Amino acid sequence: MIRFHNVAKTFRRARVLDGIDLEIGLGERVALIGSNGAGKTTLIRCLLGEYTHDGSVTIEGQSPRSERTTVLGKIGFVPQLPPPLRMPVGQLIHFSASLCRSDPQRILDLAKRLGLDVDSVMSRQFVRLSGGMKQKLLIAIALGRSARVLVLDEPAANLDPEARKIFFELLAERAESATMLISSHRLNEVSTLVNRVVELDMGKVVLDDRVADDVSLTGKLDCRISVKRPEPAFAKAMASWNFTDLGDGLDWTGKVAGPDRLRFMGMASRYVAVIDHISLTEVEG
Ligand SMILES: Nc1ncnc2c1ncn2[C@@H]1O[C@H](COP(=O)(O)OP(=O)(O)OP(=O)(O)O)[C@@H](O)[C@H]1O
Repeated sequence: MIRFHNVAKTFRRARVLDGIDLEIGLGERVALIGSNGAGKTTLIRCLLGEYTHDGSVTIEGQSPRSERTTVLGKIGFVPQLPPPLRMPVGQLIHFSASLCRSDPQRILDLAKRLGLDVDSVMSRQFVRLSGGMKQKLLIAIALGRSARVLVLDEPAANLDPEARKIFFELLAERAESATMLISSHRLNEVSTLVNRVVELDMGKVVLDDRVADDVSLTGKLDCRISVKRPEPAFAKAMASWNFTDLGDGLDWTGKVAGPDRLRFMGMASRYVAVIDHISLTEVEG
């Protein structure tokens, strides 16, 4: 499906990618991880045909540089940094839909599912949206087409927990039909979404592991959490995860999306000194 063969990229004299060999098959969901500057975005840009490089990159045997239009027609892409587009949102949706011959309504529906009130921002310039709003719209545009490959560069970084939950559901709906490459600095952000982990370090693949694929992308966990004393910062964190206060800020309940469990535990670990009890029970999925 996707093949990188001995790919190397040099900017001025800096070797940013160094002999990358990777084959990614249909239905694989790959986490591309690595610290800042490891080469993740550069590898993605090579896959999108944006950079010249040594070695070869192909998608279903076609080169993204020499057969750009055909290859890009197969890819849904969410960039790490939103482009500074002045185009109004409505126009952007119609333009994107016409480029990939999809239905603008599909993009609108996805944006709404992600919690973006599209109707109220249709005439606003894209560049004037908040970071989270831009991310939701870019995800809706990437998923609002029948792409066989989804390339997501830090896609959930700006999303609130509710939108992340929906985003995981949307990915789950595509898990059977699309090959995914999801880049992130932190494995725990994406580990539950993927069935393979590739780590880059200084432009080389330093780890390539298949991982267990038994976390449901649509599953939810019922969570109860009790604290020894009310703590405003903890209450604020709970509210941001849409948890309900069952009494005086001491007992909280809410739902956590299955793939978000590590992120939730990471948040909870900040309050370990005040937490008395925590339970997470799988309820559906
Ligand atoms: N257009 C460019 N010109 C010169 N150097 C570049 C360019 N793009 C990337 N680099 C350099 O290439 C290296 C890899 O960058 P890249 O953006 O691929 O890393 P990354 O793994 O995506 O990092 P991050 O997690 O911070 O996004 C960095 O040292 C960066 O400074």
